[in-house]
Amino acid sequence: MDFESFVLAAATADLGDEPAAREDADAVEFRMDLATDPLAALADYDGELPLIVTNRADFEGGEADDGDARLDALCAAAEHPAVEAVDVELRTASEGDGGRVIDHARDHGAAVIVSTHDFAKTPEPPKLRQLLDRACEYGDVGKLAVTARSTDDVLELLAATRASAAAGDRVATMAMGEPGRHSRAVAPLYGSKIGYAPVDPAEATAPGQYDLATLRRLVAELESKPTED
Ligand SMILES: O=C1C[C@@](O)(C(=O)O)C[C@@H](O)[C@@H]1O
Repeated sequence: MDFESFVLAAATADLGDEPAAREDADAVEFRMDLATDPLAALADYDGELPLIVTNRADFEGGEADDGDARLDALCAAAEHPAVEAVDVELRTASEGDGGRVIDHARDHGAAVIVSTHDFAKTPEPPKLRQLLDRACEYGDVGKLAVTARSTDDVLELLAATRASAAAGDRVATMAMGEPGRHSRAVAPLYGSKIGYAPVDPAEATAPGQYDLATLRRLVAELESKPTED
C-alpha cells in the first residue's frame, strides 16, 4: 500500500471479520490492542485484504499498556507478509522508542502511518498544520484525528488537510464525534488518504464512525469524476 489513492480500512479487533469486509474495504486495520491474542490471530491470517496493524497505547485512547512489549508485538506483526502498514503514535515516534518500530517496519516492506489524536477538541489551525507536518516527518502517512465540537472545526481540519496535501505530504484526517462525522466522507476530497470504519457499527473504534458499507458508498458518490464537456 503506497497510499497514493484513498484506502478505506475496516477497523477491527477480529481478523475473522475480513471476509465480511472484502466487499467494501481496501484493507483491514487490525487493532491489536483490542484483541485477545493478536500475534496468534495474525499467524492464522490468510485473508485477501492487506493489513494495517495498530497497537494503540492507553495514553492515546487505546488499550495497550505502553512499554516494550507493545512495541515488540508491533515489530513481530510487521514481519507478517500480509502486513503492509504499521501505525505508530506521533508521541511514540518523537519521544518514545518508536524509531525501532519504524525501522523494522520499513525493513520488512511495510509503510508507516504516524498518528496523533485529540479526544477533547480541534486545535487551532496553525497547530493542525504543525501536527500534520510532524507526523509526516516520521511517517509515510501523517494521520490526525481531532474532536469536532462544531462544523467550523471540520472546516479548519479540511483546510489543513488540503494545505498539507497541496504541499506534497501524504496525510489522513478525520474529525471524531457527531459534529465531525461528515468529515469522514468529505476529507478524501481534500486529500485525506485513509478512512476507518467498523464492519459492525456496534464495534466502532472511534466516536462518530460510519459503518463500512456506508462510508464506502459516501466516498464513492462524492468522488470527483471527470466532467464531460
Ligand atoms: O487512528 C485511527 C483513526 C480512528 O481513531 C478514527 O477516528 O477513525 C480509528 C482508529 O481505529 C484508528 O487507529
